[in-house]
Amino acid sequence: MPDSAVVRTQRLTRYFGCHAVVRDLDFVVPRGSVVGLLGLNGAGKTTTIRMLLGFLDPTRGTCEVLGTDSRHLTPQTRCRIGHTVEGHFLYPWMRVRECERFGRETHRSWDGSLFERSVRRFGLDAEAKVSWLSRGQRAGVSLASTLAADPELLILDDPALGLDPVSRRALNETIVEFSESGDRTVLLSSHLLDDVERVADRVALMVDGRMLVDTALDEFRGRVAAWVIDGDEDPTREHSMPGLVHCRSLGNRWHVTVADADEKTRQAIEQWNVNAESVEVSFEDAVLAYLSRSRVGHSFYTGAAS
Ligand SMILES: Nc1ncnc2c1ncn2[C@@H]1O[C@H](COP(=O)(O)OP(=O)(O)OP(=O)(O)O)[C@@H](O)[C@H]1O
Repeated sequence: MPDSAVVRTQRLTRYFGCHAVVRDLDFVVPRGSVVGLLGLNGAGKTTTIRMLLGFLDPTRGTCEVLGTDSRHLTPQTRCRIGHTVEGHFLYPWMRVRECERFGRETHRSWDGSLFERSVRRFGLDAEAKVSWLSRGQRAGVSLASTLAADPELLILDDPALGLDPVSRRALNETIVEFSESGDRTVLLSSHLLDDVERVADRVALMVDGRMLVDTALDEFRGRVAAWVIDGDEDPTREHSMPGLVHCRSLGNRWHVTVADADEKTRQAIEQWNVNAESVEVSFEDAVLAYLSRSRVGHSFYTGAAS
């Protein structure tokens, strides 16, 4: 594994019974990146993460984390990975400050100031008992404990689940601060596209167990293009357009969205001889374009990272 790859999967596949939920996944997480792992419910994100962490064996294919096959992660390698997959275990009778002391005494490498900063960001009282805390507040303590152990790789599976907007912002700030140094890596599974856009620099999009997109976030945004086109008739009935996601009527104008758009797409639209105005595509629009296109049965899996 080249030094720049913290996670690498090759043809990673997992069946449950006769149902393949992760299929031939070729996926790389470069060192220092923050990767947003996206996909509809049931796309296979958690199953992939469980295989990466060695909690679940692949049916076929391989996955390596920090240079080690995930099926044989040593305790030393595990210490370099922080995760909040099924909720970090917290003792309910401990006070928040006791969680910090417990972490300090049980981890070789521990950054108490990072713990305190994270806890403060989540607005938590250091004297509060874990059992008194709400789900969101417990998530804050859990994240603080995970980060203070100073992992090289942080894997977060839907960490914003149940968090209020203020705690979500705290989570985002914590991830950004954690990754700032450039040598720590984050794999973040989430349905919150705004949050992913704020913190991630790469996007990995899973559909039906496959990796549909695995690329830099800026590059991804540029892959989807949209135009507003004047006319009474749907322009895509007359002209074919590879990559067409949808063409929606806006009164006597049409909103045309195209995935995998490139210079040829732009030239093709110019040749339609219509009044076409290019419109901005947000990150959310780009994700939805790919998801809606895959939902209607087009086949455009791209495979490995670009
Ligand atoms: N232990 C299991 N036994 C059988 N099927 C399972 C098991 N674990 C997961 N699955 C199935 O695998 C598929 C993928 O599940 P997974 O949890 O990986 O999806 P996900 O992308 O994380 O979804 P979500 O966004 O809803 O969390 C689902 O259809 C799920 O029902």
